[in-house]
Amino acid sequence: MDIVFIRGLRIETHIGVYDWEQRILQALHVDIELAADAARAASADDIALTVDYARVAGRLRALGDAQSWKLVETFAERAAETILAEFGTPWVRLSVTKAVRLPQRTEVGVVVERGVRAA
Ligand SMILES: Nc1nc2c(c(=O)[nH]1)N=C([C@H](O)[C@@H](O)CO)CN2
Repeated sequence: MDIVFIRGLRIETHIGVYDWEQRILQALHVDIELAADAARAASADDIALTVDYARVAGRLRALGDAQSWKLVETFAERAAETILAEFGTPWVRLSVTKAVRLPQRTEVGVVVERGVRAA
């Protein structure tokens, strides 16, 4: 199985469990790995035969614009569902990182893996 990846995608969205967080935009950093057939795409040198990472990035930015979330888990779950449903890949792993004060600046987040990963 080959992997197409995106690392450090910045997505601004309304996210957080507190009321004040729902009134501001916060940045999430998203890392994505998804299954794709790199050999098939490479043999024809054709983007139509793989997953276009620019389209994935645009779709996740649109998801961030479209609604607000309380939990990073919820954003990660919806993002994984969207990738599986819309990009023809059987497997995705997503890491969503948010910077918070605990009380020092700290990175927190979640990793979800969805779908079936081929051997
Ligand atoms: N497992 C989680 N824990 C917490 C979340 C979250 O999304 N998932 N969110 C918060 C607050 O929004 C926090 O980030 C504000 O600083 C607390 N715990």
